[in-house]
This record gives sequence, C-alpha cells and structure tokens, in this order.
Amino acid sequence: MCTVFSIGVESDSPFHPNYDVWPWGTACLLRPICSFPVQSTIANVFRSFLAFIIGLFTLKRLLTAFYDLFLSPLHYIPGPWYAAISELWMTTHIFRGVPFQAVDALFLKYGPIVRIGPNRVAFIDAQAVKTVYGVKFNKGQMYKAFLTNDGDHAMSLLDHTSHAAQKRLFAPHHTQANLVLFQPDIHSYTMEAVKVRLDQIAGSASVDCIMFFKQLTVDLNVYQQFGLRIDAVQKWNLDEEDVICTAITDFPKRVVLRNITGRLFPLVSKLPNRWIKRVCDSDRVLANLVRSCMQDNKSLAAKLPSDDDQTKMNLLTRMLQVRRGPNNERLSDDILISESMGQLIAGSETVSVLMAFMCWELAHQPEIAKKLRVEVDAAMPDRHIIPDIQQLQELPYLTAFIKEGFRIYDPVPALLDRVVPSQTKTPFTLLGYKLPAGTTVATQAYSSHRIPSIFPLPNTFITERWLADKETPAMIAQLMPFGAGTRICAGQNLAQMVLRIVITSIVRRFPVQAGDGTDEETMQIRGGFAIFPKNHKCLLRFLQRDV
Ligand code: HEM
Repeated sequence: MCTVFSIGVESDSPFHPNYDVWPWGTACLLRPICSFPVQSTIANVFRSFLAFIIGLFTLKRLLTAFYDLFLSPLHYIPGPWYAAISELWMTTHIFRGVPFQAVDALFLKYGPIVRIGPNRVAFIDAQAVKTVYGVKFNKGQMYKAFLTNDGDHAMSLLDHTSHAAQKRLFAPHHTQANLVLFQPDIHSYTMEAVKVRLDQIAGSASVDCIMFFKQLTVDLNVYQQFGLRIDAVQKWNLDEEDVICTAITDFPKRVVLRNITGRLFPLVSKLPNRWIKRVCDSDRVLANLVRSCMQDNKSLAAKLPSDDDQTKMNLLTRMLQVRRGPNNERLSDDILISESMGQLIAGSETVSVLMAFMCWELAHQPEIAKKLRVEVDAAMPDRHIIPDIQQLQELPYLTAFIKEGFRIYDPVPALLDRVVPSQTKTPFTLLGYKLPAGTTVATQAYSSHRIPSIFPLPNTFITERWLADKETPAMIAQLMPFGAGTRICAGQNLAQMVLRIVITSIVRRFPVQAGDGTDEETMQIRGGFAIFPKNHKCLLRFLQRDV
C-alpha cells in the first residue's frame, strides 16, 4: 500500500515550494550562455541553434496544448483549461501540500467529473467506484514511484494477475483470526508506551504525537511483521533518533523526489546534499532491516508445514512458509523484502498520523472526550487491562468516533489512479462521458467523505452522525478510507484493531490538551498521497487522571 504515505517536502529541503529552485535555477543556467560575447561566429551559431530548438519546443507544446484543449476525446469534460493542457496543475498542488483540497474545489465548481490533466479524469460516484476499482482496471503508472528495494510490492503492482499471486503471500497474515493472536503483543506494546512514556511526563510537557505514534506503530509493526523488537518508543524518551522511524518518515519524500526527477533520480540521489542523501538512503536502511531478519525467519518457516494456517507467526515467516507451497518458486527473497518494506511503510505512516489527528480532536473538542471517557471507563474498569477487541468493537461511541476520524482525517484521501482498459467491447462511459482506453481515472476519498448532501457540515468533526439512529446506507457507501474493490487495503483489520486499542488506552488514562503552538491552523490537513498536519507536528499534553 500503501505510499501510502505522507508525501510532503520539508521546509529545509531544496525542493520546498518556498525555495524558488526551478525558475531561479533555470535562469542561473541560461544567464552565462546569453551574456556570452556575441562577436564570435560560433556564439552566433550557437544562439541561433538554441533559438531554433526553443522555437521547435514551443511550437510542439502549443500544438499539443491545442490538441488537448479542442481535439482530445476528453476535451468536453469540464475542468480548468490549464489543468487540461499540463500535469503542472496537479504537481503544483502536490508541492503546496493541498492536492486533495484542490481537486475537491473542482468538484464543487464543475460537478462530479472533472478533467485534471491532459489524460486524467477525477470523479465522485459510488456506482462508478465499483466498476473502476474492480478487476478490469489496472493501477496507474504513478504507483511505480513507490517501489521498495527497487522492486514491486502489492501497492505498486499495476496488473491484477501479478498482484493476485503476490497477495497469496500475505493475505493469510491479515485475517482477523490471525491478527487476534497478536492481540496480547499489541496490548503490551501499547501499555508500555502509554504507562512508561506518557505517564512519566503527564501534565508537565507536550508530546509530539506525530513522532510518538510513529514510534509506537513502528514498534508494533516491526514485531508483528518480522518478529523483532526495536523499542523505538524508548529511544524517543532518551531523545535518541530511531533510524527505522527516520527512514519510514523519509521514504515518502523519496517517492516525491523519484516522481519529479524521473530518469534523473539515480543521478540526483548521488548529489552531495545531506537532506537528499538521507532521504534517498531510506530505502536502503529499510531493506537492510528486513534482510537482517531473513535468516531467523527462514529457520522458523522451515519448521512449519506449508499449509499450516493455525500457528501464530509473523508476516515474514508467513510469507516464507507460503513460498514453500507449490508453484511459488518465482517468489525470490528480493520480492519478499520489497513486500515486507511496502507493508511496514504502509502500516506505520497511516495509522500513526490518524492517531495523532484523533488525539488532537480529543483535545480540541473536550465534550467528545468526555462522552468517550464515560463509555471507556465502563468497559475498562482496570486501567491496566485493555478489553478484548471484540468488546471494543461493540462500543457505539468509540466506533462512531473512529468512523468520523476516518472520514475527516483519512490518512490516504488521495486520488487512486486506475487506467481504462483497452479490451472492452464498448467504450467505457463514466457519468455520461466516453473515455478512451488508456485514460487515467480516479476518485478520492477526501471528496466522497465530504459530500454535503450526505455529510451535512462536511468539514466539522461530528461523532454523533455515526450513531445507530443517524447513520445511513449512503454514508456507509461513501466512507472508503481503505480504498475499494480488489486492491482495497490489506492492513485494514490491523489498522482498526490497533486504533481501537490505542485510543481506548489513552482515553482511559489521560484528558488531552493542545500543547503550545498547536491549534486549528497548525493542524490543517496537508499531504501528497497521505496526510500530515500543516506544520508536521502535533504537540499535545496528556494530563494525569487519578482513577
Ligand atoms: C489507517 C490506516 C490505513 C489506511 C487509511 C490505509 C489506506 C490504504 C488505501 C487507500 C489503500 C489502497 C490504495 C489503492 O487502491 O491504490 C491501501 C492499500 C494497502 N495497504 Fe493500507 N491503509 C492503512 C493501514 C495499513 C496497514 C496497517 C497495512 C499493513 C500492515 C497496510 C497495507 C496495505 C497494503 C499491503 C496495501 C496494498 C493492497 C493491495 O493492493 O493488495 N495498510 N491502504
């Protein structure tokens, strides 16, 4: 999955939007050429040649723009003209960290289908989601930027056949029945983080929840995926940087860099810049982590029959065990490494950011926290003993709170690109418009979660809207934080479980307050593919309760 990921560019990076690098850089390069002494014939020839090339390029660009605007089969689809002639419209909004909001504004202005690129169309329509996200449409090329260890994983595989083979590897790990075996581990990791870490500073200092929850989810994921304890949370308390957490945070930036530099990426990654080096290295750091766990997991898997689906085993052992079954020889160690990395990143970036935003909401709306506390206190009389997941799933206010969290703070609210297939007998029709094969189509949960007729006051966090007497089938149909269809998130059971456990444990122990410098402005949603708060931090204070 998932870049699943908080694609954003740090303000200290040379690629930050405020850093005027492109026009400035280009001007700097051209200036010495243009001011070259003109007396020499060679210089004149060179200038004419340059002018000719620039002229040709401009003409080609103009003709392409004319085609895109007036002749392309997509030209009658509504949308701003500048988006129809260039990908720059979308790229600019990704740089600014507001692609979801920009596309949403187009839906409000133009209706449920809009053209957002020369060959790209966005839509919101629950019915069309079923067709587009079914088996016939492959994923768009954009997913290739997510490659890990230079290889594919479930999220980045474009076609359904190779995806189906890969999915057989990890699907058994993500069943509810298997994950329940990890429940005691999730409880103890959560308790340890909450008790030992948050208790220690309760009331006295703010905690950056983006970092804290990242460390907690990385601890959980590294354990249930590779059987390794890295205790990232402990390092946070010691003010030590955890290299795995840093690499997971950096990986989405690497995706952006890879996306914008294209074929130049291998060269760019060698530039002597600390930020670039660290970001590019994130892939290697994570690959090394998985590689170092391989041998132990191979020994474990070797002891198990390939059809054993009862024994508790971590994701890597499970994949190695499944690989021993018939017809799986093509699944090399490298494929397993790429898949493991993809799952580690997808599982850590998403859940952690959502937890931070939800705790912010507890601080921001104390009346929600109060109602939640009444329910949680009753379900969890002893604050050291977290109830079983089945009991947590039955708590109505907690369930409503989590659904509203997914609606407003969906960690992956981005356009999920699919490509219109070529083999259809009749042209594909989307909301009355015929789309030729090869067109990229996508919907984004950000917008389906904010349809005003289905979710009144769409940008307001209202837990009550999900209580039994208010929830409607239309709301359920539009809620799609995990995507849709055949490529729906593999980790949704795990995400739901971890969220419930962590939120319950926090509500039971601490009233939460906004820390200095954290407010509605700094907590605005930003992102590229996944979300993060505007200033990349979520400082909250966890106060102590005596019960
Ligand atoms: C709140 C948490 C999460 C959210 C909102 C989320 C969201 C998503 C979305 C929207 C997709 C579909 C992408 C697409 O169609 O292109 C996806 C795919 C995926 N996610 Fe998640 N995810 C979450 C947690 C996790 C976790 C915990 C894991 C694993 C440990 C995970 C692993 C994956 C994988 C492997 C895929 C690719 C599935 C496939 O194509 O078969 N995700 N996720």
